[in-house]
Amino acid sequence: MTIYQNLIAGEWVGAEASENISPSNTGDVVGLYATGNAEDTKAAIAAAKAAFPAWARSGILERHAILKKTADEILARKEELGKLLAREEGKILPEAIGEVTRAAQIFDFFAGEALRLTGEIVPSARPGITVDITREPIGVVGIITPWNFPIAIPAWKIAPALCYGNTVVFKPAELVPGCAWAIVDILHRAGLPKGVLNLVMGRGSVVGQAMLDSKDLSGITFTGSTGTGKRVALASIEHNRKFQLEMGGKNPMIVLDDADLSVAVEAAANSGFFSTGQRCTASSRLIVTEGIHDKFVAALTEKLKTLNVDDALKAGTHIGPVVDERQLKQDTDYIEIGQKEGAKLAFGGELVKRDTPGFYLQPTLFTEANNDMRISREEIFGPVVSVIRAKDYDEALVIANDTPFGLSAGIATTSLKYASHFKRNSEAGMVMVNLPTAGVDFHVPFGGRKASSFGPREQGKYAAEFFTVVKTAYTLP
Ligand SMILES: NC(=O)C1=CN([C@@H]2O[C@H](COP(=O)(O)OP(=O)(O)OC[C@H]3O[C@@H](n4cnc5c(N)ncnc54)[C@H](OP(=O)(O)O)[C@@H]3O)[C@@H](O)[C@H]2O)C=CC1
Ligand SMILES: O=C(O)CCC(=O)C(=O)O
Repeated sequence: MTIYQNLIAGEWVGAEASENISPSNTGDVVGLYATGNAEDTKAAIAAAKAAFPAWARSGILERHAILKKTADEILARKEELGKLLAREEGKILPEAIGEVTRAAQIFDFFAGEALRLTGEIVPSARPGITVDITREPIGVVGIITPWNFPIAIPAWKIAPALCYGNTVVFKPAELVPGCAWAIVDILHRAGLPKGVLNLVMGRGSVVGQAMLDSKDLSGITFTGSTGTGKRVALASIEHNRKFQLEMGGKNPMIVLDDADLSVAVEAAANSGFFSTGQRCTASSRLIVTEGIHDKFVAALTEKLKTLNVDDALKAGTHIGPVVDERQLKQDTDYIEIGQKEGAKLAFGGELVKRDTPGFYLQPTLFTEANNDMRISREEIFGPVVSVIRAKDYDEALVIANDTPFGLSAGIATTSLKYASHFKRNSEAGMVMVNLPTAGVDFHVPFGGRKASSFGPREQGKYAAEFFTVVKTAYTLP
């Protein structure tokens, strides 16, 4: 089998490799992908450092052209790349094609942003002097991404980094190197100068740690677990570098008595179970008021009966496999914890056998949960959801905000009064009314509060905040 190699200083390198295995079928080897080491990481950082001065000065038309060409190729190959994504991560094919399309839209958006770079000229407080305020790239940016959005998250970090003139060392999650390799290959062929974008696949504890330990990264943007996020933060403070973290969530969705039942059920099923619940924006806490509680639970349970858990590539599958054995164990451990804590297992909870050997788990619904249980406080990151009863909207709001996290929050209601109040009083970075808590647009800010996020928002024009630094220059002509 050919080895998909790392890209360092414009050369494809690396003889050590590991297998990329499909979670839908552990007998299906997606490919052999290079596993880099600390020396490779240092070489990649040195290459990015050497390439930085020229790329920082590069013209906006060059950046625009490369990003646009990348967007066009990703879009033209969305079926093929979607299949690769579904195969390596386990997201069902329509969701995977949707994610690839989103990646293309992100590159297209930042191709446009390259043409919209601006600054300000303002009068000084001292007559005769002018002040210009401009944004400059920060330098070499380290990008560390998780496995659950193998193409969209790399896209929303790489595209703005390059757009604003930074050079990049990119380390994707070890479980999903296929999509990462594909977009780096596309960007490389689109004409990026040597060293501007470097790919080092390999283990987090080796490649990722070497990035954290480097003195030559000016910034690290990270998405993943809270534990690794903290390591990124501590190492970045040590090295005096900028950092941006997107971490976990325990996103609430409130369902009020006045909700349209079918809207609430669709939103809850999508929020909790689509993408196998493996989204940091997934909702695993459904906070339901008394008057609709029993109807809602009955309707959601009926809905869950209709969802097929199977191979991600199979037509008719609604929920693909869990990403790997370790995550499956985390999910089943929490199912056991929920039962021991006294929540009622209302649906699912069992592993499922299919034609192919994969990590299949039933969508799992707990009822009679309370907000103090571990299943209500800790991120499970699987298709496991709890229903918590609330007396009324006021109590539901208190429960929704009573969490260490603050990424996304939803409400199902037909009341403008409650919807408006929730939008203002939710302690989450993103609020959804009558919509799933997950599934965001590509051109508006993304990010949370409390333990979910740190640093400036990602995506849209707000991305400039992390990937640039402001300069204020005074001139006496
Ligand atoms: N907010 C989100 O979107 C996500 C949240 N999670 C949460 O995290 C849990 C664990 O998932 P997991 O994949 O282990 O998350 P991690 O935080 O370990 O992985 C995220 C990224 O960090 C890398 N990494 C791991 N260790 C280090 C290190 N010491 N230094 C630098 N980089 C490192 C990983 O590499 P490698 O893949 O090689 O380990 C990966 O690229 C999930 O169950 C879920 O709760 C997970 C994914 C996304
Ligand atoms: O919900 C989405 O569309 C994005 C979710 C996400 O970025 C994540 O789970 O890491």
